[in-house]
Amino acid sequence: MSDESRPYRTAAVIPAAGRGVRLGPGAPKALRTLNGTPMLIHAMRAMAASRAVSLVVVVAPPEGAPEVKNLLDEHALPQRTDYLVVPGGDTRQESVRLGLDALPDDIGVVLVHDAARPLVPVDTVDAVIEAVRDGAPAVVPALPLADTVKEVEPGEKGAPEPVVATPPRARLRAVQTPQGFDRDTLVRAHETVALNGEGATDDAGMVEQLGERVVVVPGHEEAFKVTRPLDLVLAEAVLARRRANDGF
Ligand SMILES: Nc1ccn([C@@H]2O[C@H](COP(=O)(O)OP(=O)(O)OP(=O)(O)O)[C@@H](O)[C@H]2O)c(=O)n1
Ligand SMILES: C[C@](O)(CO)[C@H](O)COP(=O)(O)O
Repeated sequence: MSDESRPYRTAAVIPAAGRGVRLGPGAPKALRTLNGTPMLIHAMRAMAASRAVSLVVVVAPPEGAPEVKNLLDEHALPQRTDYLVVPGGDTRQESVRLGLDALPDDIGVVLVHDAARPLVPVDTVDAVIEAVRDGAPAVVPALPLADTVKEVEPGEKGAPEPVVATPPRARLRAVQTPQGFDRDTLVRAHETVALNGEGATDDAGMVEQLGERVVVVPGHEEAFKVTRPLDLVLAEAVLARRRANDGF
């Protein structure tokens, strides 16, 4: 982003079209509540808390876009933040691509943020945006690992799996969102991956496949992904601590 003539506005795309199978039966995960408020609203507020973010594109469950639009109309964001709702796809990757397709021309920096990471602090969001604005085409917040990691030869479910390797833990990072991108780079990555069929479990992984530079900035413990039922308990505890610290 060293070319001053390029568009500079920042948008956040929030893929929120997943079912939340690992969380168990119930509403789509993004619509489940934490302290009475849908997870998606927490995630939107986390993006809108950054003064740099002027647009949020929510990628809703395909059949639930009107319901999500109503929900967002009921929950105020800061006045400086616009939002759009678009229907999602069958995979996270497809949902993100549909969100990118909806961006107006004047967006130069794009964040991609899981609705399932509702509690990311604004300092993490701002650190990602700053690193993109400083010239990195792709930026990922991440944390060192607490556990040792083994690479295995996957076998039958429940059967012992042979260990293939133990990667050096000091070089590994657990990757979070929001991930930040120069818009053109991310669009090119999604187009290329759609053509060659090689998917990736995160957007930065697609940029890596282009051979472009991806950098890591410090993530945050509270940016964890709500994936399994225990994560809901942790998220409620984090919110309770924030309420206690805020004195209400
Ligand atoms: N077709 C999909 C699948 C996932 N997501 C979004 O991608 C994020 C990360 O995905 P994950 O946590 O795996 O959510 P789910 O796919 O809902 O979870 P599960 O795999 O347990 O069903 C979530 O915000 C989810 O809503 C999406 O927008 N479209
Ligand atoms: C994008 C992501 O949150 C980075 O850790 C993660 O890869 C999403 O994985 P999921 O299995 O789709 O939740």
